[in-house]
Amino acid sequence: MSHTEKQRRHVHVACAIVERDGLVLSALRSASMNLPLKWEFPGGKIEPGEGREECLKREMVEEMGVEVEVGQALTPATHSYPTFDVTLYPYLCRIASGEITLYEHSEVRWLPPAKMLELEWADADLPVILEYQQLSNRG
Ligand SMILES: Nc1nc2c([nH]c(=O)n2[C@H]2C[C@H](O)[C@@H](COP(=O)(O)OP(=O)(O)OP(=O)(O)O)O2)c(=O)[nH]1
Repeated sequence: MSHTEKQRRHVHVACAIVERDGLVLSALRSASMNLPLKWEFPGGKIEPGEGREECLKREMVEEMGVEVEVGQALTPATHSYPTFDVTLYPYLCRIASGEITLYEHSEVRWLPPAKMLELEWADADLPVILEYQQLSNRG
């Protein structure tokens, strides 16, 4: 890369597909966050030296005040936004303890997988949702 090109930021994000009674947890980013008012899976950036599952457990406590059990990994999804690139590492999860309290998001909804695309998701999430819908269809 020449010195005139600017290095694009690439963030690596672990995210939780939290399931309960056949429904999945969808979270609305607040107006003050990056990608405001888009729906997403809770989670966040993996810190240096941190494992993906470790990151997810930490983020779920920080963002929602719940302990999660981390299960199956879905396929990582990379997306280029206008100003940065992101790779999402999605995992099926379930809440092991605690009640959801929103420390960052403005709203959460429990949705049947087939209804998820009625919301306006962050663009990077679309392949993850499609894979998850196929998985949940197979029962
Ligand atoms: N947690 C999460 N982040 C997502 C999803 N889809 C998606 O594009 N992202 C993006 C939004 C953020 O730019 C990044 C996650 O970073 P973050 O939640 O730790 O950080 P942030 O945006 O609140 O804070 P920052 O970039 O201003 O430091 O990944 C998703 O499903 N879940």
